[in-house]
Amino acid sequence: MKVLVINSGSSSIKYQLINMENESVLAKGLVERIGIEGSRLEQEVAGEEFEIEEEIADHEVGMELVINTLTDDDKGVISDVDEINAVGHRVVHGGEYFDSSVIVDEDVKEKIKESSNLAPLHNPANLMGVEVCEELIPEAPQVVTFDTAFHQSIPEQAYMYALPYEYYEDYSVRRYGFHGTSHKFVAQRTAEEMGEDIEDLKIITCHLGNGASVAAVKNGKSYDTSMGLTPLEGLMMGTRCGDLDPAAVPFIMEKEDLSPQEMDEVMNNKSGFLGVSGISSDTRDIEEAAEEGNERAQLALDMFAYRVRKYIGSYAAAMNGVDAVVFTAGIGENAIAMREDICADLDYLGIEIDEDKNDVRGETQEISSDGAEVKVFTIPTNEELVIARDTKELVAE
Ligand SMILES: Nc1ncnc2c1ncn2[C@@H]1O[C@H](COP(=O)(O)OP(=O)(O)O)[C@@H](O)[C@H]1O
Ligand SMILES: CC(=O)OP(=O)(O)O
Ligand SMILES: [Mg+2]
Repeated sequence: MKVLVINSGSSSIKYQLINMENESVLAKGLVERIGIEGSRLEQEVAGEEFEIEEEIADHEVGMELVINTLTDDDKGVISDVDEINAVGHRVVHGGEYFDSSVIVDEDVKEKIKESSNLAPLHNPANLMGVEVCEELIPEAPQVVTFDTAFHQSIPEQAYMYALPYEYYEDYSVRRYGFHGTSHKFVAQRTAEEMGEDIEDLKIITCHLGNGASVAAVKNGKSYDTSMGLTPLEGLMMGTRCGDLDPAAVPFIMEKEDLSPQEMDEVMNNKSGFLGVSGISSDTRDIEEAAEEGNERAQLALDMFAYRVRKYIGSYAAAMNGVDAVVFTAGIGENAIAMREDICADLDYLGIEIDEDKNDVRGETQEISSDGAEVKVFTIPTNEELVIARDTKELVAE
């Protein structure tokens, strides 16, 4: 059975074609910098890599390019889309509807659409991925896996906002949390690396990508997480502002004469690294500019590290301790200096990283200093594998 997995982030599409008999990856690729200058597709088949540089304006163009590349006579890995037996998709917001993966039907699509205003950078792209596959791979059943599912275990005291209670009852306004598939996967991998039972551990998982969130995973369950009703709360991100005084929102709307939609656009698309630096949403561009002496780029990096550090401290407090901290996703796996900055001044918690061990990108590695009380790891996330397993299971039923 061959499963195609589509993982659309806000600026990327990651995909894998997996042979589920032995979970071997037949092809693996990444469309990155969607809508940003320098967009490209990178694909690896049997250890051989190639790149297509093209203007990829949006996720629809990206999805079509993925399917054309997989079936390409030269570069592809299958001769026809019929060889794909099922497709699994990441969907970011499941609202209160879904606490596990499901097979796609009209009702599921309708509910994904309904939750779109709560994940405006993601759900529309996720749904479009489903629709492109319906058209181009019509025979394959499709499954969706939700970012929100793992966080359903968060206790009430952590998921409620201190607003009038009716807003929860009437509109389901509460913390949902995102990147759940990734937080769950890396927490499990951390326990394996430590040779411990996850039930006995307090783990802080830092998923730092274009979208970024931190989770407190206590005894194998999500206990709290930094994203909220939408993927806007919490850390500063590529183009998202993260935490701010809610009173700043109506204040700015009044000053700038902005509608709710326009303000939403400012906070989701024009803030974060991009807004503070005025340069780019991509940490690589910001690091380069900071090295050349750009002060706002340096400020953006400092703000990001500081905020991650504050969340680590607060989740250690929330769980009454921490056994391990793990870094994952684009920034977490690759930005060496950023991991060092985040972990600076956390020694009071027993968190100290080793400069030599930390000199690593995209690999599973323990990076804490010898003898440090808290183990720190970098672990590449693999949302695709989790989605493929769920897809196989549901399609087989
Ligand atoms: N080598 C690198 N060094 C620093 N940052 C990197 C590196 N590679 C990727 N990144 C950062 O990771 C981000 C993408 O992370 P990713 O987890 O793929 O995000 P998403 O899934 O939200 O699209 C990029 O925007 C960039 O900021
Ligand atoms: C939920 C979210 O922010 O996802 P991503 O990091 O893929 O943008
Ligand atoms: Mg992602």
